[in-house]
Amino acid sequence: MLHWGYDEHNGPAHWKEVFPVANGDRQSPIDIKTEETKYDPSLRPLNPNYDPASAKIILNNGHSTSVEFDDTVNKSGSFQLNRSSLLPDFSCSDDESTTAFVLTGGPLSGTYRLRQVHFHWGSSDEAGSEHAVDGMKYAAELHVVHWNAEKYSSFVEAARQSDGLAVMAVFLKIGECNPQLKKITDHLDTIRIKGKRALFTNFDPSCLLPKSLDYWTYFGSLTVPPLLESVIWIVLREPISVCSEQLAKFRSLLSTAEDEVACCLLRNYRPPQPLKGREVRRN
Ligand SMILES: NS(=O)(=O)c1c(F)cccc1F
Ligand SMILES: [Zn+2]
Repeated sequence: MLHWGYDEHNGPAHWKEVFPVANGDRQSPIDIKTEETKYDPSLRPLNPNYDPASAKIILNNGHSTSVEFDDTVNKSGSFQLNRSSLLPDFSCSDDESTTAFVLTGGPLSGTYRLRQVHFHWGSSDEAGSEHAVDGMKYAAELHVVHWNAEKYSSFVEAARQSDGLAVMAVFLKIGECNPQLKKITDHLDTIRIKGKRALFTNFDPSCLLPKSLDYWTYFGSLTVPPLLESVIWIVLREPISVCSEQLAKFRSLLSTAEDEVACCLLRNYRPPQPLKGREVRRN
Protein backbone atom coordinates (compact mmCIF):
# COMPACT_ATOMS: atom_id res chain seq x y z
CA MET A 1 0.00 0.00 0.00
CA LEU A 2 1.78 3.11 -1.15
CA HIS A 3 -0.48 5.80 0.36
CA TRP A 4 -3.62 5.19 2.34
CA GLY A 5 -7.00 6.16 0.94
CA TYR A 6 -10.49 4.80 0.48
CA ASP A 7 -10.09 2.72 -2.67
CA GLU A 8 -10.06 -1.09 -2.99
CA HIS A 9 -6.26 -1.23 -2.96
CA ASN A 10 -5.52 1.28 -0.14
CA GLY A 11 -8.77 1.49 1.85
CA PRO A 12 -9.66 0.79 5.53
CA ALA A 13 -9.10 -3.00 5.18
CA HIS A 14 -5.43 -2.33 4.29
CA TRP A 15 -4.61 0.34 6.88
CA LYS A 16 -3.50 -2.26 9.50
CA GLU A 17 -0.59 -3.19 7.17
CA VAL A 18 1.02 0.18 7.86
CA PHE A 19 -0.79 1.23 11.08
CA PRO A 20 -1.13 -1.90 13.29
CA VAL A 21 -3.07 0.12 15.92
CA ALA A 22 -5.99 -0.33 13.45
CA ASN A 23 -6.71 -3.51 15.46
CA GLY A 24 -6.36 -1.70 18.82
CA ASP A 25 -8.71 -1.66 21.81
CA ARG A 26 -10.14 1.84 21.35
CA GLN A 27 -10.66 2.30 17.61
CA SER A 28 -13.26 4.57 15.97
CA PRO A 29 -15.87 4.87 14.61
CA ILE A 30 -18.33 2.54 16.36
CA ASP A 31 -21.95 1.49 15.97
CA ILE A 32 -23.74 3.06 18.95
CA LYS A 33 -26.29 0.56 20.33
CA THR A 34 -28.58 3.04 22.07
CA GLU A 35 -30.08 0.43 24.44
CA GLU A 36 -26.59 -0.31 25.83
CA THR A 37 -25.57 3.32 26.43
CA LYS A 38 -25.39 4.36 30.09
CA TYR A 39 -26.83 7.63 31.48
CA ASP A 40 -24.12 9.44 33.46
CA PRO A 41 -25.37 12.28 35.73
CA SER A 42 -21.81 13.57 36.12
CA LEU A 43 -21.71 14.57 32.43
CA ARG A 44 -22.04 18.36 32.08
CA PRO A 45 -23.57 20.40 29.25
CA LEU A 46 -21.28 21.01 26.26
CA ASN A 47 -19.99 24.57 26.04
CA PRO A 48 -18.64 25.32 22.56
CA ASN A 49 -17.39 28.93 22.38
CA TYR A 50 -16.34 29.72 18.86
CA ASP A 51 -16.86 33.47 18.84
CA PRO A 52 -15.51 35.60 17.35
CA ALA A 53 -14.97 33.79 14.08
CA SER A 54 -11.87 34.86 12.15
CA ALA A 55 -9.98 34.22 8.93
CA LYS A 56 -8.87 30.68 8.22
CA ILE A 57 -8.48 28.46 5.20
CA ILE A 58 -10.53 25.79 3.53
CA LEU A 59 -8.47 22.97 2.00
CA ASN A 60 -8.66 19.69 0.14
CA ASN A 61 -6.08 17.29 1.62
CA GLY A 62 -7.06 14.46 -0.72
CA HIS A 63 -8.94 12.60 2.04
CA SER A 64 -11.53 15.23 2.99
CA THR A 65 -12.18 18.93 2.91
CA SER A 66 -11.37 20.82 6.08
CA VAL A 67 -11.67 24.34 7.45
CA GLU A 68 -8.48 25.03 9.40
CA PHE A 69 -8.23 27.46 12.31
CA ASP A 70 -5.22 29.38 13.57
CA ASP A 71 -4.77 27.58 16.88
CA THR A 72 -1.36 29.01 17.78
CA VAL A 73 -1.20 30.31 21.32
CA ASN A 74 1.60 32.72 22.28
CA LYS A 75 3.66 32.23 25.44
CA SER A 76 1.45 34.41 27.64
CA GLY A 77 -1.37 31.99 26.98
CA SER A 78 -3.53 34.55 25.22
CA PHE A 79 -4.81 33.76 21.76
CA GLN A 80 -2.96 35.35 18.87
CA LEU A 81 -3.84 35.54 15.19
CA ASN A 82 -1.14 35.92 12.53
CA ARG A 83 -0.75 39.65 11.84
CA SER A 84 -0.80 39.25 8.07
CA SER A 85 -4.45 38.41 8.24
CA LEU A 86 -5.23 41.96 9.49
CA LEU A 87 -7.63 40.53 11.98
CA PRO A 88 -8.32 41.43 15.55
CA ASP A 89 -5.22 40.38 17.48
CA PHE A 90 -6.30 38.84 20.74
CA SER A 91 -2.77 38.99 22.15
CA CYS A 92 -3.21 42.71 22.91
CA SER A 93 -6.50 42.09 24.63
CA ASP A 94 -6.28 42.62 28.36
CA ASP A 95 -7.89 39.31 29.13
CA GLU A 96 -4.88 37.04 29.25
CA SER A 97 -6.59 33.79 28.34
CA THR A 98 -9.23 34.52 25.75
CA THR A 99 -11.75 31.74 25.46
CA ALA A 100 -12.13 32.02 21.66
CA PHE A 101 -12.44 28.76 19.73
CA VAL A 102 -12.60 26.39 22.66
CA LEU A 103 -14.78 23.52 23.81
CA THR A 104 -15.29 22.91 27.53
CA GLY A 105 -17.86 20.98 29.57
CA GLY A 106 -19.42 17.69 28.51
CA PRO A 107 -17.12 14.80 29.48
CA LEU A 108 -14.08 17.05 29.22
CA SER A 109 -11.89 18.27 32.03
CA GLY A 110 -9.98 21.28 30.83
CA THR A 111 -10.05 23.44 27.74
CA TYR A 112 -9.88 21.98 24.25
CA ARG A 113 -8.90 24.40 21.46
CA LEU A 114 -10.54 24.22 18.02
CA ARG A 115 -8.16 22.98 15.32
CA GLN A 116 -10.27 22.14 12.27
CA VAL A 117 -13.63 21.06 10.96
CA HIS A 118 -14.02 18.40 8.24
CA PHE A 119 -16.52 15.99 6.72
CA HIS A 120 -17.00 12.30 5.82
CA TRP A 121 -19.44 11.18 3.14
CA GLY A 122 -20.33 8.17 0.93
CA SER A 123 -20.78 7.44 -2.78
CA SER A 124 -24.55 7.49 -2.25
CA ASP A 125 -26.92 9.30 0.13
CA GLU A 126 -27.76 5.99 1.88
CA ALA A 127 -24.49 5.73 3.77
CA GLY A 128 -21.64 8.12 4.41
CA SER A 129 -21.41 8.66 8.15
CA GLU A 130 -18.64 6.97 10.13
CA HIS A 131 -20.52 6.34 13.37
CA ALA A 132 -23.77 4.37 13.15
CA VAL A 133 -26.78 4.39 15.52
CA ASP A 134 -28.35 0.96 16.04
CA GLY A 135 -26.83 -0.13 12.73
CA MET A 136 -28.22 2.91 10.87
CA LYS A 137 -25.83 5.19 8.97
CA TYR A 138 -26.51 8.80 8.05
CA ALA A 139 -25.64 10.41 4.71
CA ALA A 140 -22.56 12.17 6.08
CA GLU A 141 -20.80 13.24 9.28
CA LEU A 142 -19.15 16.49 10.41
CA HIS A 143 -16.16 16.38 12.78
CA VAL A 144 -15.14 19.38 14.89
CA VAL A 145 -11.59 18.62 16.04
CA HIS A 146 -10.13 20.13 19.24
CA TRP A 147 -6.93 19.52 21.21
CA ASN A 148 -6.15 19.78 24.93
CA ALA A 149 -4.34 23.12 24.95
CA GLU A 150 -4.28 23.20 28.75
CA LYS A 151 -2.05 20.14 29.10
CA TYR A 152 -0.17 20.03 25.78
CA SER A 153 1.68 22.57 23.64
CA SER A 154 0.56 21.52 20.16
CA PHE A 155 -2.00 19.50 18.26
CA VAL A 156 0.69 17.05 17.16
CA GLU A 157 1.83 16.43 20.74
CA ALA A 158 -1.77 16.18 21.99
CA ALA A 159 -2.61 13.66 19.25
CA ARG A 160 -0.20 11.21 20.95
CA GLN A 161 -1.89 11.45 24.37
CA SER A 162 -4.86 9.41 25.57
CA ASP A 163 -6.74 12.62 26.55
CA GLY A 164 -5.21 14.80 23.87
CA LEU A 165 -8.07 15.29 21.42
CA ALA A 166 -11.81 15.89 21.61
CA VAL A 167 -13.87 15.49 18.44
CA MET A 168 -17.52 16.52 18.28
CA ALA A 169 -19.37 14.51 15.61
CA VAL A 170 -22.58 15.77 14.00
CA PHE A 171 -24.69 13.55 11.72
CA LEU A 172 -25.91 14.95 8.39
CA LYS A 173 -29.38 13.61 7.48
CA ILE A 174 -30.73 13.82 3.92
CA GLY A 175 -33.46 16.47 3.72
CA GLU A 176 -33.61 20.23 3.18
CA CYS A 177 -30.54 21.97 1.76
CA ASN A 178 -28.58 23.42 4.69
CA PRO A 179 -27.97 27.17 4.27
CA GLN A 180 -25.03 27.12 6.72
CA LEU A 181 -23.40 24.26 4.79
CA LYS A 182 -23.82 26.30 1.59
CA LYS A 183 -20.98 28.59 2.74
CA ILE A 184 -18.69 25.57 2.58
CA THR A 185 -20.09 23.79 -0.52
CA ASP A 186 -19.94 27.08 -2.48
CA HIS A 187 -16.15 27.08 -2.01
CA LEU A 188 -15.51 23.48 -3.04
CA ASP A 189 -15.11 24.24 -6.74
CA THR A 190 -12.11 26.46 -5.88
CA ILE A 191 -10.32 23.59 -4.12
CA ARG A 192 -11.19 20.62 -6.37
CA ILE A 193 -7.61 19.35 -6.65
CA LYS A 194 -5.77 17.67 -3.75
CA GLY A 195 -3.54 20.17 -1.97
CA LYS A 196 -5.54 23.24 -3.02
CA ARG A 197 -6.49 25.76 -0.32
CA ALA A 198 -8.40 29.05 -0.23
CA LEU A 199 -8.87 31.82 2.34
CA PHE A 200 -12.11 31.15 4.17
CA THR A 201 -13.30 33.94 6.44
CA ASN A 202 -16.16 34.71 8.79
CA PHE A 203 -17.10 31.12 9.44
CA ASP A 204 -18.39 30.18 12.89
CA PRO A 205 -18.67 26.39 13.18
CA SER A 206 -21.31 26.67 15.89
CA CYS A 207 -23.72 27.62 13.08
CA LEU A 208 -23.45 23.98 11.93
CA LEU A 209 -24.55 22.56 15.30
CA PRO A 210 -28.11 21.24 15.85
CA LYS A 211 -30.49 22.84 18.37
CA SER A 212 -29.87 20.15 20.98
CA LEU A 213 -26.33 19.49 22.22
CA ASP A 214 -27.34 16.17 23.83
CA TYR A 215 -24.62 13.62 23.14
CA TRP A 216 -23.11 10.17 23.54
CA THR A 217 -19.45 9.99 24.57
CA TYR A 218 -16.78 7.27 24.51
CA PHE A 219 -13.00 6.88 24.30
CA GLY A 220 -11.75 6.22 20.76
CA SER A 221 -9.29 7.09 18.05
CA LEU A 222 -8.71 9.08 14.89
CA THR A 223 -10.76 7.48 12.13
CA VAL A 224 -7.99 8.15 9.63
CA PRO A 225 -4.36 6.98 9.70
CA PRO A 226 -2.36 7.10 11.94
CA LEU A 227 -5.53 6.03 13.88
CA LEU A 228 -4.03 7.31 17.16
CA GLU A 229 -6.04 6.31 20.24
CA SER A 230 -6.22 9.83 21.64
CA VAL A 231 -9.80 10.99 20.99
CA ILE A 232 -12.58 11.67 23.46
CA TRP A 233 -15.57 11.32 21.09
CA ILE A 234 -18.66 13.46 21.64
CA VAL A 235 -21.38 12.33 19.19
CA LEU A 236 -24.39 14.67 19.05
CA ARG A 237 -27.70 12.80 19.05
CA GLU A 238 -29.60 15.32 16.85
CA PRO A 239 -28.60 15.43 13.15
CA ILE A 240 -28.47 18.52 10.94
CA SER A 241 -29.87 18.46 7.40
CA VAL A 242 -28.08 18.22 4.04
CA CYS A 243 -29.55 17.84 0.55
CA SER A 244 -28.37 15.55 -2.27
CA GLU A 245 -27.08 18.47 -4.35
CA GLN A 246 -24.84 19.58 -1.50
CA LEU A 247 -23.49 16.04 -1.01
CA ALA A 248 -22.81 15.78 -4.76
CA LYS A 249 -20.46 18.77 -4.41
CA PHE A 250 -18.41 16.96 -1.76
CA ARG A 251 -18.16 13.94 -4.10
CA SER A 252 -16.85 16.12 -6.91
CA LEU A 253 -13.69 16.87 -4.93
CA LEU A 254 -10.64 15.10 -6.33
CA SER A 255 -8.43 12.79 -4.28
CA THR A 256 -5.69 13.36 -6.87
CA ALA A 257 -3.20 16.18 -7.40
CA GLU A 258 -2.65 18.28 -10.53
CA ASP A 259 -0.16 15.88 -12.17
CA GLU A 260 -2.23 12.74 -11.56
CA VAL A 261 -5.14 11.14 -13.43
CA ALA A 262 -8.23 12.79 -11.91
CA CYS A 263 -10.13 10.60 -9.43
CA CYS A 264 -13.16 11.77 -7.45
CA LEU A 265 -13.28 11.44 -3.68
CA LEU A 266 -16.60 9.55 -3.83
CA ARG A 267 -16.44 8.26 -0.24
CA ASN A 268 -14.17 8.75 2.76
CA TYR A 269 -15.69 6.93 5.72
CA ARG A 270 -14.16 4.17 7.84
CA PRO A 271 -16.64 1.41 8.82
CA PRO A 272 -17.57 0.85 12.51
CA GLN A 273 -14.90 -0.92 14.60
CA PRO A 274 -15.25 -3.45 17.48
CA LEU A 275 -16.35 -1.87 20.79
CA LYS A 276 -14.02 -4.24 22.76
CA GLY A 277 -15.88 -3.75 26.02
CA ARG A 278 -15.93 0.04 25.97
CA GLU A 279 -18.81 1.91 27.60
CA VAL A 280 -20.81 4.56 25.74
CA ARG A 281 -22.28 7.16 28.12
CA ARG A 282 -25.04 9.68 27.50
CA ASN A 283 -25.97 12.95 29.20
N1 LIG B 1 -11.73 11.77 11.44
S1 LIG B 1 -11.10 12.35 12.79
O1 LIG B 1 -12.00 13.31 13.38
O2 LIG B 1 -10.70 11.24 13.63
C1 LIG B 1 -9.64 13.29 12.45
C2 LIG B 1 -8.96 13.90 13.51
F1 LIG B 1 -9.45 13.75 14.77
C3 LIG B 1 -7.80 14.66 13.29
C4 LIG B 1 -7.31 14.81 12.01
C5 LIG B 1 -7.98 14.23 10.93
C6 LIG B 1 -9.14 13.48 11.16
F2 LIG B 1 -9.79 12.92 10.12
ZN1 LIG C 1 -13.21 12.85 10.74
